[in-house]
Amino acid sequence: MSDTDLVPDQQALARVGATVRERLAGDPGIYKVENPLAELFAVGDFLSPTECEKLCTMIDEVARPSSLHELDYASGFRTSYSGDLDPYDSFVKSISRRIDDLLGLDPAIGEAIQGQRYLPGQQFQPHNDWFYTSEKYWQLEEARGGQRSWTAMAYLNDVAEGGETHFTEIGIKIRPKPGVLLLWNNALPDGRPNEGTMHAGTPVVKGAKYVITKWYRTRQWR
Ligand SMILES: O=C(O)CCC(=O)C(=O)O
Ligand SMILES: [Fe+2]
Repeated sequence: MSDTDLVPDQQALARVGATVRERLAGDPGIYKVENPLAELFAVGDFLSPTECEKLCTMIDEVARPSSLHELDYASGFRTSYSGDLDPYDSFVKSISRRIDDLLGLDPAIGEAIQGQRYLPGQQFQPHNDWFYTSEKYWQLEEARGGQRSWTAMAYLNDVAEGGETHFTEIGIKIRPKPGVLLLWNNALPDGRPNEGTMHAGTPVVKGAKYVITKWYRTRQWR
């Protein structure tokens, strides 16, 4: 945190936001989800059906109850199963690099891709992806790369019922469609956390839901 930052990593968040904004604006394959609150984008067919299938299989191998990993989530808050995909696996690496390249971000600031699976009744209640810097865990996260900037999240399968991504402040529900990648900036253009990015994975009603998520920090992630 520099001494001119009003909030931790504010300038870095503003800088990363600008880099990605410029990159995405020049990409005709990016669809902007128009809304007054947050920078939110979608890319159709980012992953092929084969890639989606392969990722689902990998998620089944690593998924554990999410609450075990997440110090900050009370039980019942995030009932999905999740786990990091092997960052040394060549297939995972290629997907990860494609996301880095799409956003034009330094691979060093990207976290390992996390896989997540929801079964009927499982959900991720409304939350923000950034870290609350007043919480105890922030000390650790600050040293591990700082605040989260952008989120990249891809749907891997058709969900029979439920499992939409609900942006509660914006007021839109996005239905999972395999291969689609969502991108959003967790910060405002000036680098403050954007409350408008509040979102939830609504409960799956029928079937299963598989997603991958990659979060970017402001500094080298470790
Ligand atoms: O499953 C979803 O639709 C949302 C997942 C999510 O919010 C996250 O992984 O941070
Ligand atoms: Fe999230």
